[in-house]
Amino acid sequence: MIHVAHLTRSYGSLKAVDDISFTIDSGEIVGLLGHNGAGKTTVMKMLTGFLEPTGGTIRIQQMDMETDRRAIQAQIGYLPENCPVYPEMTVVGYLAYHAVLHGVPTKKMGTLVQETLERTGLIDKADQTIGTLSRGYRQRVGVAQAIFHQPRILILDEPTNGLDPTQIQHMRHLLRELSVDATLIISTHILQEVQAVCDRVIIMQHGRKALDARIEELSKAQRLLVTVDRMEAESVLTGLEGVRTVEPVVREPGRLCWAVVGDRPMDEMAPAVAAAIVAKGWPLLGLEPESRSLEKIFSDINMRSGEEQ
Ligand SMILES: Nc1ncnc2c1ncn2[C@@H]1O[C@H](COP(=O)(O)OP(=O)(O)OP(=O)(O)O)[C@@H](O)[C@H]1O
Repeated sequence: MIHVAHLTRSYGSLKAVDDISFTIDSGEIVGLLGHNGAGKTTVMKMLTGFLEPTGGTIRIQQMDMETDRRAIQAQIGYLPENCPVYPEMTVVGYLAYHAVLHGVPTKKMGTLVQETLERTGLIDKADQTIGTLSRGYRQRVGVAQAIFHQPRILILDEPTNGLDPTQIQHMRHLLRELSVDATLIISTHILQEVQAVCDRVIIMQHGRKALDARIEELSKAQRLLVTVDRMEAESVLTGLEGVRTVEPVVREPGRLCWAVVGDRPMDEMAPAVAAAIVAKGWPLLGLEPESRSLEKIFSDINMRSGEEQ
């Protein structure tokens, strides 16, 4: 379990991360999504104990980052952005080097390195010099160094950055496999990445948390779209029991449509909305639940702050 409360990090006068809180349960795959500069890498560096927060707390597996940094780091695998792998080393040599750095006992080293090469599909490349590998395979080496000490938590900064479509497919497959044994936090600015791999998304914007939701919840309907060509419809809809907000939305040019958000489920609200419109004698031209894609939600969040993807 990862528990982050009021996490803040400033660089001079810039608040790169601004009062962020979240909890991540074991086994979750969470996508940290945001534009360049949103604060994703800064959060990840703090979660891995490589960067001091300016404020707030991080608790991982019941331990506090401030007092138990080393013990926490032993449970975390980290793939930094543009993972620095040594080009002159062979794949197997690089992993053995990491094994030594992590204090893996010599008698366990061979088995662990072999297992890691198998899991990351690197067996055939074991004796190849890293500098001669394709970018996709180099990225796998980065993942291999992150997972070989069998961490319970994996933090991966832009794991598919710079990969071609086939390599991206391979990496996604690998990430899903890794999630069987570990909690995954994946930073990305690619929406499709989150949809393809994650079961939850945290959207960051200007250092703040703009959204935290499960992917399956996002695809469920959240608003009821009511097409009625009457300005007065807004106050009628607002007056209905259980309705929280009513706002105009543009769907078809020249048609008035209202997005209704209520406290009750859509299938309970829809008949009341229809009855109210019909009682007024107005033509009800449309009544449907709206399901917003992650792409639409992301663009709505950015529109609200005057930013576009
Ligand atoms: N060492 C630093 N010194 C000063 N400012 C920094 C430093 N590191 C990051 N920043 C700034 O903090 C903000 C957040 O940066 P961060 O790298 O966390 O964003 P990000 O969401 O990971 O972006 P990207 O997707 O481009 O990697 C940016 O405005 C960045 O310029």
